[in-house]
Amino acid sequence: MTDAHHPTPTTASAPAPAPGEGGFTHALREGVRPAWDRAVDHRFVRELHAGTIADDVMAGYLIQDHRFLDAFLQLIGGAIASADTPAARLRFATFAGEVAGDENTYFLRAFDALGVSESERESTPDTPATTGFLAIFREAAETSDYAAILAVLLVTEWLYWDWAQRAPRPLPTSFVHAEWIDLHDNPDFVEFVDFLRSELDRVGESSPQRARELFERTVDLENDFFDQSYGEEQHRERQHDEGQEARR
Ligand SMILES: Cc1ncc(C[n+]2csc(CCO)c2C)c(N)n1
Repeated sequence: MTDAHHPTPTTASAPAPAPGEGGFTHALREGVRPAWDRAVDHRFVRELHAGTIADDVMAGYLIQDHRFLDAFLQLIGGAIASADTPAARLRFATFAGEVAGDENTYFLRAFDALGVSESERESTPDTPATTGFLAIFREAAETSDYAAILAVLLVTEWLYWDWAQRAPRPLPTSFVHAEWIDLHDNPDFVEFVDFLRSELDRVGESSPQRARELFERTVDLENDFFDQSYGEEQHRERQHDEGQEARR
């Protein structure tokens, strides 16, 4: 019998099963469950969802996050170069265009609304988490190992989707908060997370050790990144105080 619901099985072109329980990516996430849950329920996420996050915290977070986009593009470049099918390569190329487009205008509009000047952005040092992300993106890209690159990419997308889809509706009134949630929980984004999961479910067993190790380190970095946004708040407040001192 051959119909849409029961296609003839072939070994050459069997469609990948929908991502779900039992696959490689499911096991990866279960392996880091406590760290994953801590990230998606972080104080930063709860305050963002409630629309109560301090402007200084949001500003410090976005200054760091904007910086990591360049290295992120290198990682996508690594995926474009190492993908083992033309269809996957095309999907990553489209994604690279999206990252270089919409999100960049969000950052600039948000900096404007939060009163973050270009000189403040330039004079703010990288937090250790930002340095860690830049390094792991490069490290993964340089392996030219498709599974390793997918493991890092998947955390940055899947974990962000997971906290964003938990946001209560209606979204907060400030576009700075609402758009940041919506960017990570819209149909295109969900489709991309599913794509990454099916790809890694398909190729993950080829180098499970390296993929698992990179996945774990990236989840830890996501937690550090949220944690250190609150460190940045203190840093910015200090700078403001020093500015006031100087004017007295
Ligand atoms: C620390 C940190 N981790 C993950 C993301 C999510 N993310 C990074 S680049 C990108 C592509 C544009 O959609 C997305 C979704 C983030 N922004 N910041």
